[in-house]
Amino acid sequence: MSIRALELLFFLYFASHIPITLFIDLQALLPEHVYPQQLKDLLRWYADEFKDPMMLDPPEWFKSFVFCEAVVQMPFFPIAAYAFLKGGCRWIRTPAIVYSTHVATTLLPILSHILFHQFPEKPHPGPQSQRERWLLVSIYAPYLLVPMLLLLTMLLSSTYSPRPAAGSARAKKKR
Ligand SMILES: CC(C)CCC[C@@H](C)[C@H]1CC[C@H]2[C@@H]3CC=C4C[C@@H](O)CC[C@]4(C)[C@H]3CC[C@]12C
Repeated sequence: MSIRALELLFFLYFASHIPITLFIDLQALLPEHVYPQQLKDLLRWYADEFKDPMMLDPPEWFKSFVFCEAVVQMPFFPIAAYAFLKGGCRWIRTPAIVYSTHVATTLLPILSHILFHQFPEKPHPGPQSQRERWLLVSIYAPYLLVPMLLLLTMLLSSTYSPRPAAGSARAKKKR
């Protein structure tokens, strides 16, 4: 894949993450009266359709991740969307490495919970069959895969490799 195609993928990922976080994810954290009925219905539809009880009665550890999403990740989304749409912005490298490492880590407990937890049938049914577990995994998986791809791109691509400092031996050799 060309670097421009990757940048556009990252742009789409971050741009779409903004409304998803504001309108859906934060419902797991904020009091009900903050949200209009249509958005509450949308979350209910999603949670019923894909058997995601974590969003309707979130365990404390899940809430702590949504909290990170709101205060740590959310401010980064518009900045990253801008940088990747523009393309070739080296200054996004370090924040992107911090972001991708953090998010990939939060996805491990979430995915293993989806795959291995014995979900009760009430009050909100979770995935029971193997098929339902993998369906829910497929919704969360992009939030592991895209950050991993982002991390590898930042570490390996020459477009994003840091330039040696001006006075350094490496810089002098290059001249
Ligand atoms: C069908 C439409 C309307 C709703 C789709 C909602 C999906 C995209 C939402 C529901 C729950 C959300 C997840 C909730 C918690 C986290 C942990 C955080 O560290 C990274 C984002 C991540 C992984 C969210 C990604 C988006 C998510 C999977």
